This record gives sequence, structure tokens and C-alpha cells, in this order.
Amino acid sequence: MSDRQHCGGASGRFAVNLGGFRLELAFEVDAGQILVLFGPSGAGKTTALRTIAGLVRPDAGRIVIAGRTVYAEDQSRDEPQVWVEPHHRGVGYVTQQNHLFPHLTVRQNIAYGLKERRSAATRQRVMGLVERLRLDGLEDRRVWQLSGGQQQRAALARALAPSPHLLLLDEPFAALDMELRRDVGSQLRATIRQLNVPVVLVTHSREEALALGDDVQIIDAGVTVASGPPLTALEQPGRGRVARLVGVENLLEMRVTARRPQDGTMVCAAGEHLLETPLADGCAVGDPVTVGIRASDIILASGPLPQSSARNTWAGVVSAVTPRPPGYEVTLDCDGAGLRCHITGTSLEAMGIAIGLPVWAIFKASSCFLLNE
Ligand SMILES: Nc1ncnc2c1ncn2[C@@H]1O[C@H](COP(=O)(O)OP(=O)(O)OP(=O)(O)O)[C@@H](O)[C@H]1O
Repeated sequence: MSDRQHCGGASGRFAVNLGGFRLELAFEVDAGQILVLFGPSGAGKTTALRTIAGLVRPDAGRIVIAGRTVYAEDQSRDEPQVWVEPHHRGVGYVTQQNHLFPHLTVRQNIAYGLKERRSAATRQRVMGLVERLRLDGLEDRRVWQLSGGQQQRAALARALAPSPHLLLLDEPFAALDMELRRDVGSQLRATIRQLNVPVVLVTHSREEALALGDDVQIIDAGVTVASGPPLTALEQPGRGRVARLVGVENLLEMRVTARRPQDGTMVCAAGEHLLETPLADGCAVGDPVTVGIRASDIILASGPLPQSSARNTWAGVVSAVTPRPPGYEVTLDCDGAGLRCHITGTSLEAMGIAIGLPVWAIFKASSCFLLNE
């Protein structure tokens, strides 16, 4: 299928006021890349997509899609305003409610937005998308004869059929279970790379943002509080507010007790608990710090490791075990300090993890990061 587009990316900077809510957003996404907008409920993510699509009119700013300005307004300058209607922006939009037409087949749904529905080119385009999104054999089914994952794939195919210059996805996989999400997500990623379409994806799911995003923008209360590659923005977010938004499982209030520039580390303490962390330039002995540790960076062991490069070993007792598909979250009570750790079902079984069991939590200094509020 030679339908790779050369559509360039999309970018913009705008301010929107909706009743008492104000959103200020600057974004940029290249062709074939996925920009993830991540944030809590009510942050303004859907408003951002609706504004880019032309369904909400900003107060001021500029939006450019594939090199064409689709919106421009600046009251302080004497420039003509630009407003391109939503249906002329070349934007595909898929939401959790896929809005497929129930009375049409998969094939007819995909072809719906194309001008000449019966032409050979349309047939070829539809079949190419059917293949790409693994809908083969389902072309003649009606929407109600499809599973949730198949419906979302059909909705993606329909949005991609008219060769949009930009694809906007608002939690398109939220209703799917974890395994299907991964499956449809990886097909989406491969497809948009092949077609070279830029995508702005809204999600609440950190896993989805990490798996699909080329860049992540974390939005809270209408402003971007962090942005960058997913691993940096979501895994070691570095700022208190952002860390809380992205759900860093362990945040420990401590005090710096020693600095070891020769090792590039420092020691922090809270009561009896000591922790070795990376050295932070701006921290002096005695300063209060909040230390973040991801639950997935902690190793559980049935005894302290006698020789290990990991600098931190805490003894604790299991105080809670909660399923967290595909694994479990184990909470340890380490002499009054709670530590949340993620492990697989196999490890849980092999170690006989149960409430009351004494275990050791082991983690490297480099897994600890400081949050400067
Ligand atoms: N048409 C509207 N008029 C007035 N306020 C609105 C309108 N649309 C959205 N809002 C408000 O704007 C804020 C942001 O809403 P938005 O739907 O963009 O958030 P979100 O980040 O997408 O949230 P969620 O993840 O729950 O979908 C909310 O406080 C919402 O109530």
C-alpha cells in the first residue's frame, strides 16, 4: 500500500476559557509520532483535543496542521484572523465511544468518509487499512457483531481512511481490558508510523503513555506541568506535583544527613531509616527532601543480600497484598514506614508472600530520585 503521507506535523499555542475553566496549551508533534496528553480528570485534555479539532474556539493563539494555519487570532496585532471549519482541517478524531454506524458493515464504515465510495482506489484504501488493523475476515460484519477491540480498530481505520493530516485520540482504549489495550495500541503505533500521521493521544494510563508516547505532556488544571520523553516525564518526574500526578508509589519525607561527592551519592534519613540517593547539587546536610521510588524498582528478597551493588536494604513485614494486573502490589511495613512494591504472580507464589511474612526490600541508589516541590 503506497499511502504513506507526507503531511508534516502539527503545532499550536492557544488559550481557551470555558466558564470558569482556563486552558493554556503549547504543543508540537511530528509526522509519524505520538504526543500523549496525560493528566487527571478535569485537567483539560479533552478540551485541548476539541480545540485543535475546531470544536472549541480559543480566545487567542495559533494552530498549524501540516503546514497550514487553521486558526490564528491575536487581539494585540493587526493581522487577519484565521478560522478553518472543523470538517476542513483534515483531522481524524476517535473517542472511547467509537461512534461507528451500527447499520453499516466494517467495510462501509471505513469507506464512509471517502468521496468516491465505490471506486477501485477506495476499495484498495479500505482493504489496506483492514489488513493493517487486522480486521481481515470481518469486513462484512455489522458493528454489533464485533468485539470491543475490533470495534476500536474499525474506528481507527475509519478515521485514517481519508488520510488525515492529524489524528486525535481521546482515551480510545479505555473500555478495553489490559491485554487488548496492548494489542490495539501496538497496531496503532505501527500503523501511524507507516502512514506517517502525527497523533495526539489523551490517556489516563501511565502504561499506555509509556508504551505509545514519543513525547508526553502532563497537564494539570489547564496548564502543562511537565513534558518530555515518557521515561523521563513519567518514571522519574523530578517535581513533587508531577510525581503525585503520575502516581509515584513511594514518596518519603526525609532529611539529608551526609553528602558523598566522591560516589555521587548522599544519605537521607527519616527516624531510623537511612537511604542512599543520587547526589543533588542544591541539597546541603540538614535539608528536608522528598524521595521518590517507583514500586517496580524495588526487589523483594527473603533475606538481606550479603554482597550486592544495591545500596539500600530495608527490612519489613508484608502488611497488604493487592492484585495489580498483570502482577501484585505488596505493601511492606518497614518499622512504621510503608513501602509499596510491584512483583509478578510467579514471584509472589515462589516467595510465599502473605500478610505477616518478613521480607527485605532492596533497591539501588539510582532508583531513588529527589522531588523538589
Ligand atoms: N463546554 C464547557 N463549558 C464549560 N466548562 C467546560 C466545558 N467543557 C469542559 N468544561 C470544563 O473544563 C474542564 C476540563 O474538562 P476536560 O473534559 O477537558 O477535562 P479532561 O482532562 O479531558 O478530563 P477527563 O479525563 O475526565 O475526560 C472541566 O472542569 C470541565 O468541567
